[in-house]
Amino acid sequence: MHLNVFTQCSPAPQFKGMWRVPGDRTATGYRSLEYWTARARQLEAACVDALFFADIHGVYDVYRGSWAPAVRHAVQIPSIDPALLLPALAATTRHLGFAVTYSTTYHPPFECARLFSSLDHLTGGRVGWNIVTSYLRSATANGLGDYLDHDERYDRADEYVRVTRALWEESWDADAVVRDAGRDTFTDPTRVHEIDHHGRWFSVRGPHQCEPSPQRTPVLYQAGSSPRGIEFAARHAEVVFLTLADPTTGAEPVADLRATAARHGRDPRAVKALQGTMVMVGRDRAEAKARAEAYNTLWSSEGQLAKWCGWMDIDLSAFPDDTPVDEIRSQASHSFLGFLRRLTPDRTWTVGDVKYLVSRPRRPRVDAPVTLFGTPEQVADRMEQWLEVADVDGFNLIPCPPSGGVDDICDLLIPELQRRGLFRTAYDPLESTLRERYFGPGNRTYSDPARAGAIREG
Ligand SMILES: Cc1cc2nc3c(=O)[nH]c(=O)nc-3n(C[C@H](O)[C@H](O)[C@H](O)COP(=O)(O)O)c2cc1C
Repeated sequence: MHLNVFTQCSPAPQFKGMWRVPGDRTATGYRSLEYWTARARQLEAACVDALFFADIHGVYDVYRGSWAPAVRHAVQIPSIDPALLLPALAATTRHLGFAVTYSTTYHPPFECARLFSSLDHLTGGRVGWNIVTSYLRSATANGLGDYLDHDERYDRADEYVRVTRALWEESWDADAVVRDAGRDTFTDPTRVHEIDHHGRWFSVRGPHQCEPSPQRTPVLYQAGSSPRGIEFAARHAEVVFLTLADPTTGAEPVADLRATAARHGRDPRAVKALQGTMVMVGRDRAEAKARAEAYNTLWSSEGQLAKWCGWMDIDLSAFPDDTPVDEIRSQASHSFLGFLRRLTPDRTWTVGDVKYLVSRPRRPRVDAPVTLFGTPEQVADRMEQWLEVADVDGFNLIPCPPSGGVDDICDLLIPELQRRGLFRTAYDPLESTLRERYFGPGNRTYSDPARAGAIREG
């Protein structure tokens, strides 16, 4: 099974209020190199596949039409840029991979290509790009371009990925760099090519500014599971970050993702599905329950509301509680409403229901949606169920609380998975890049027979 640990360079990456857990180190550590290098070494000792960094642009200002609740409760603000950490984390580890979120909506593709080639060189081929189209309207207030509608953002992202892949894969021949002092030639210019891209969104001539890195194209991750998001993932992604409710209802979306990949001529198993899920583990039932209850007293309802309203671009405070949420048009993330629909397909979710669901603390239950909770044995049982019933390839574990939760994953959960033979006890020395960890030794570069030679044509 594949295991990533999810984080963000901010005080309380996912569960609002958790920065207040006594002794948790993320609240101040998120901006310290010492904290992140220790974290990376800890995850490598536990043989984790990769550390996954979420990242956003803009501020959550939808709830009550103000960013004050988000700022007060540290809703992904303050935050620093995760890409800058990678060289330091790579220098302190040898095997751990790193996935960095980078938005196709707010950066030019030429810069993206150069950044990820640089990171791939500096990490020795251990980098992945989590491709997101983003959702916060507020980012556009900072000179980052115009707000595009949901599907248009994906149209732009399709072209964006074609441009970056052309820069990574077509611009420099493998033997372009000759370093021939006798001929006074560092690079043979006949083996470097312009990509000459002219599309609806971008005009990029090239050539790419970096020589080929170990993986050329970083491992392509994707997050966003509306029908348009799945279409995008099935076309481009190698690893997909899903947030499914439970193994039984999760089986259909995973099968749908694989079937859509097959329709695009891809091997359905070449798309790895990772279930993103909160993890809270205790040594025994009493400890797990006591932890959950203690954390619940620190839960920030207002912070949760600020986050969800930003995700949905719907100000839940502005509608009567009996308004069906389906009737409110939104251009932000459709994944979260889709998640609610799958949770209870026959129910009409109202504004009041969503407010209640997102703002109340989570009940400690072994079978709660999007949650892995309990003793290491209970959590491992549930993970096995996910693998068998939903056919996921692994997990993007979201630790709760942010630092203590990582300790529990490494010290309690992973040893139990290893005892069951479900998770590696050492990295395979033949896998030198992140892509090889997913697709086996020798698979260093993006390989997609159905699309070979068709990067620019799309
Ligand atoms: C599980 C998940 C994680 C996401 N992580 C990020 C992120 O870190 N940064 C970001 O800007 N957008 C993130 N997104 C937003 C998506 O990239 C996408 O723009 C948004 O969800 C709208 O697409 P959808 O309707 O297909 O979900 C995430 C979405 C999902 C579902």
